[in-house]
Amino acid sequence: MFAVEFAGFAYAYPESGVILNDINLTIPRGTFTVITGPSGAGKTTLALAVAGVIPHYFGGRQAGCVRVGGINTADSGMGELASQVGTVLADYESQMVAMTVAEEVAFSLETVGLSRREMDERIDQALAMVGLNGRQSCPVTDLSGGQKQRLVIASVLALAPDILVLDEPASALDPEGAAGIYELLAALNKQGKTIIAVEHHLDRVLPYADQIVLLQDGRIAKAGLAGEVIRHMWAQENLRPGVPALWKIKLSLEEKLGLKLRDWLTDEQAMAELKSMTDRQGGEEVKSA
Ligand SMILES: Nc1ncnc2c1ncn2[C@@H]1O[C@H](COP(=O)(O)OP(=O)(O)OP(=O)(O)O)[C@@H](O)[C@H]1O
Repeated sequence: MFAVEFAGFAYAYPESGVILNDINLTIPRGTFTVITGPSGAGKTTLALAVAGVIPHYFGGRQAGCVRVGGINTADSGMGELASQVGTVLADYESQMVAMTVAEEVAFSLETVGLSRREMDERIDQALAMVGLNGRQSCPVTDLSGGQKQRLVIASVLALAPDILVLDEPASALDPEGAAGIYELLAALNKQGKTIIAVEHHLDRVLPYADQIVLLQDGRIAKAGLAGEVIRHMWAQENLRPGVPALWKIKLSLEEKLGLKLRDWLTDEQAMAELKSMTDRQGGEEVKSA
């Protein structure tokens, strides 16, 4: 069974035209999927459809279906879905409601009906998973942006969902904080969680993404491995700005020098390949001298 399955899905908000159309997409369990695309393409709307917020909270009109953990989102309640999928909104601070770190996580557990001891255990576990253990009594206002984002993720993890959906989880963070959030998500993915992240900075997710889904004007323009999707973006003038910096260099070198380079996912891979090329060239020059 897939973690998430979109079949012929289309959606319009109550006061809008069709925002998503002809969405057919499968997200296998335990994978890391990135949803990308230009502003207004429908990324957030797609994430909200996985979370069940669409159609339950927004209403609107839909065709086709979205199944999450085998459950048709349109037929199930938000409570049932919450055990399958945890959602971190783009404006994650709006999800924070409590004074202290422990209270914040406790709040999301309130409807679960646990004893005080079980609750404390779950809080400690969730905080440990995001690297905030020992901060239980810390006021939420004392946390940095990155720590607040981790706390919201902990609150969601406390409900033990298999799937996490995050909308631009690093948008409010500095580069170091952004890298830290994606390292955390990659670690959770390694532990078996299915991760679905909306992200327009593809540089941040290249090392981790199993599948990139490119949305354009409410439709899936391309879905697949990073290399396939990025090459598709490179081929279209209006999508080129979204190509990660590393790949702009790689694809320019390939075009200008007629080279065929590997699909770089990290700076280190790029450095290693370029170094081995220059070493080889240096060796040939020495030989011919
Ligand atoms: N509540 C709403 N009611 C009506 N239209 C909406 C609503 N929310 C979003 N839209 C419209 O749906 C379209 C897709 O918006 P969405 O936020 O999903 O795109 P996005 O790709 O996430 O954009 P961005 O990168 O700018 O966040 C936009 O045209 C937007 O104006």
